[in-house]
Formats: sequence, C-alpha cells, structure tokens
Amino acid sequence: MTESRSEERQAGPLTYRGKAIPESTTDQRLLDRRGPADWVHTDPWRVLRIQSEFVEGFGMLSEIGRAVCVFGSARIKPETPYYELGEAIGSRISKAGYTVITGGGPGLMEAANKGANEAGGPSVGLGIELPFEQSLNQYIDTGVTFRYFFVRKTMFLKYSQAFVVLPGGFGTLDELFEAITLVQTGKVTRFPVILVGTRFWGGLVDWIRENLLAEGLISPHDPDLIHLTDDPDEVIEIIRKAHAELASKEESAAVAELGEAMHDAERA
Ligand SMILES: C/C(=C\CNc1ncnc2c1ncn2[C@@H]1O[C@H](COP(=O)(O)O)[C@@H](O)[C@H]1O)CO
Repeated sequence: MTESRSEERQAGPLTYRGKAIPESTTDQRLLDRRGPADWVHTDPWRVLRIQSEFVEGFGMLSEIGRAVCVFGSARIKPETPYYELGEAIGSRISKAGYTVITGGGPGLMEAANKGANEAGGPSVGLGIELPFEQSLNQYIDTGVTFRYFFVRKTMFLKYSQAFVVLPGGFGTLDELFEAITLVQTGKVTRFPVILVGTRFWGGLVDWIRENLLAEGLISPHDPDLIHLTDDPDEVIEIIRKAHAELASKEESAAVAELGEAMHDAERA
C-alpha cells in the first residue's frame, strides 16, 4: 500500500493520534518474522491479545440474528454504478430480514451499509487496523475494529449465513476464495456464495470451468458452489432458497433422530 502515514489509527478498541501512532500495525508485528527481536519475544503474550479479540468479537456479534456478509472493493466511489448496486443489495438484504455485515470500510462496503441503514435494518461493520487512516464508515450502527485479519475473517464466517461478493480487488478475492474453500471442504455447510456483476465476474467463472475443472483440480460440482447474477432480487431468492433447503434438511434430520430415539426407547 502506498498511502501516507495518517494522523489517526484505530487498533481494536484503541485510538492512536499523532506521535503515539505506532510505526507498524499489530498484524505486521505478528507476521513479520524479520522484525526487531523484542516483538518476536513477546509472541507468547500476543496470544492473549488474540484471545481477547475473539472474546470481544463473539460478545458483540452473538446477538445479531440472521446475517449476510457483503464484500467488495474499498476503492469504488459513491454515485457510480457498482456503488448504487451495492446500496440496492444492502437495502434488499435488510428488507428480507437479514443484518448486513461488511468490512466497515469505504467503497462498496460503505454502499452496502448505506443501503441497509436507509432501509432501517441493522448495519454492522467489522473494520481492520490498517497502516493508513481508516475509520468505520458512517452508515454502520454496530462496529468493531479488529487488529488481526484472521480473527475478523472468523467473525464474517461465524456470524453470517450467506456471502454476497461485489466487484473488488485482492481483498475481495481473498474473502471470496476463503469462503468457497470452506464450503467446498464442508467446513461451513449453511451458506451460498453469490457473485454480483456478471460482466466483472463472468471471466473468472469461465476461467474456473475452463482451467480448474478441465484439469481436474476441482470436482465436477464445485463450480455450482458459486452463484452469479446482476439482479439484487435474485440475490435474495438464492439466499431464501438455500436457507429453505437447509431448514428442510435439518427438519428431516431431527425427525429421523427422534424416530431413532423412540425406537431405542421401545426396545429398552
Ligand atoms: C484502500 C482503501 C481503504 C482500505 N480500507 C479497508 N477497510 C476495511 N476493509 C478493507 C479495506 N480494504 C480492504 N478491505 C477488505 O477487503 C475487501 C476489499 O478489498 P479490495 O482489495 O478493495 O477488493 C473488503 O471486503 C474488506 O473486508 C481506500 O481508502
């Protein structure tokens, strides 16, 4: 990143200003093994800070109810077609009864939070400490700023039931592929991954089929894990359908379990 050093930095619950702003971020100090030795020697203690970040996140998010994460570029400006699409998506998700969760930053994260906020629904931002000025966008009503990317990623996954991915760069691709990998490996079972923007994402989806699938690097049904649309209403349809199917599977499993328990009781 080439952004200049800022006048303010948020790190978890802390705000640093002016000369108090540390030279590096918490993530950098954890991950940079070539850093000064004193940081390396504090790693065992760092575990406690990581633990506290999980505790803070779990505490804050455990009551948000059904939620959908919206990911997308931090760089897209208001009053552009993708920003307006982000607002429409945030609004529809909110009207469908889901909390909107984003990365809390500018661009398409802000657009989705704005749509949710203006629709009167809960609008959550999970921000991240970055090496340049960054505050949660103004359309968030519940927000937390994390020090560690991996803790924040756990929160996105643990507290949402669908991922909606708008156009974006490396950050968005990272979030998209992490989600798909977790769905593919059965680590998360409950949610659809929906790409919004056929012109933007179409090439990637074709590439996945023509290369990953053709070379046998993914299973034949894996491309179906990704939905692709331009239509905010279809986004909601996909989410509703996936959740209805899941509810019916869970209901069948519960009925089967009850049947087995009754059978066992009769035999006893
Ligand atoms: C680059 C700028 C701001 C960066 N601010 C961010 N704030 C919160 N979350 C972010 C930020 N940048 C990336 N993310 C995460 O990655 C996704 C967007 O990354 P992309 O590379 O822009 O696609 C997003 O979903 C966030 O979770 C400009 O001011």
